Amino acid sequence: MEIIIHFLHKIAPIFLAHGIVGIIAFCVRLYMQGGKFRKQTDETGKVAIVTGGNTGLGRETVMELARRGATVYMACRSKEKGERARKEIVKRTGNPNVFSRECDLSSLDSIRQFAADFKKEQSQLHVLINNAGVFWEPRRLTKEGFEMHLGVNHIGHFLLTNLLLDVLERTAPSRVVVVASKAHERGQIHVEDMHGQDFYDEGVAYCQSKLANILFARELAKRLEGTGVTVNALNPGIADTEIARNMIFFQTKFAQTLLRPLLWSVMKTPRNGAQTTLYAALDPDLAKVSGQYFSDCKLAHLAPAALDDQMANWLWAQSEKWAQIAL
Ligand SMILES: NC(=O)C1=CN([C@@H]2O[C@H](COP(=O)(O)OP(=O)(O)OC[C@H]3O[C@@H](n4cnc5c(N)ncnc54)[C@H](OP(=O)(O)O)[C@@H]3O)[C@@H](O)[C@H]2O)C=CC1
Ligand SMILES: CC1=C(/C=C/C(C)=C/C=C/C(C)=C/C=O)C(C)(C)CCC1
Repeated sequence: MEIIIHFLHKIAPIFLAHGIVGIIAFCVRLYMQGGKFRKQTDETGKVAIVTGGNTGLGRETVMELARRGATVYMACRSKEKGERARKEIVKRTGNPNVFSRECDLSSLDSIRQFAADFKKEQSQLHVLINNAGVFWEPRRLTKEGFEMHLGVNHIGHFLLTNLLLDVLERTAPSRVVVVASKAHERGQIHVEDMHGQDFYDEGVAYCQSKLANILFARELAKRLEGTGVTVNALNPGIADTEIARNMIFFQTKFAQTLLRPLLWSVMKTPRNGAQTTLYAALDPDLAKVSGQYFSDCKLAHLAPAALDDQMANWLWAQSEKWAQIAL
């Protein structure tokens, strides 16, 4: 008996310490999951497109839209990954109106093909969600020679949105949702070297592309005033998705087996990371709100660079040339 009591005395503090750490980690995690979009809406009859819908935040966004009855098109760069995710979403939501289509945002031809095929299948589009994104890419170029972050995150979505504007306007009230990031605060538009030819840094390129996302959203909102099409940008927060896949450090055993569980309490789940996207796409209170930026399901502050209207205008004109749009 004495041995047992002695043993309990030894291990009790260890259990207690672990318990306290566990409770703190759990509370931090609860707090870090951020704002939730809790309103129940019925999206039956609505048509939505989500780029990069096969994984991460995009997949969770498609899942929730499908649960609410919408017809959802997943615009994916990989046919196989898209189809696999689609089958899983249909199975889990019971909504058969989820479609996966090829759309490689690093190829203008692929984007044009996607938009043309979509318009042949659907005459309406209520929500376009520009979600797909690349992060921490080594210097690589898109098919047309654009730096990959700028090309996929901004130029690809710029072209896609412009190609779908006629159907969005016809469907109005409709919405464009741009998944940007708090990383825009560190961004700068490098007017003289947009494609990182003279100087390249993965973080600089990503932040520039996310700033471009917001300048684009604000400029488009201005151009669409009075049409019934709203445009808003958002920061999803840090979520545990595949976004960091290109970081060599991310792939190490140390990061995956030790750091990832340690960071468990401070990162959002993909489902919670998708909440602000769903809020911007679906909240009835935002029906007439346009040109804004949200984080954790509420209005958020933009960095001064994102409020530079002259730069937004310059970027728009430049993007028209890159995307070869004759307007
Ligand atoms: N997770 C986070 O902490 C944060 C994310 N964000 C933003 O959220 C968005 C979603 O990221 P997240 O879900 O985390 O990342 P994931 O890497 O998990 O998902 C990114 C998606 O984009 C797709 N994609 C990448 N390149 C292309 C392309 N050329 N054409 C079409 N689709 C492409 C990917 O396709 P595939 O699977 O085939 O590679 C994938 O479906 C991004 O815009 C990101 O910048 C912003 C702030 C923080
Ligand atoms: C899971 C994991 C990581 C994830 C990082 C993520 C998910 C970063 C995303 C940042 C973005 C995209 C910010 C701004 O837009 C680390 C820290 C690399 C290493 C340990 C394991």
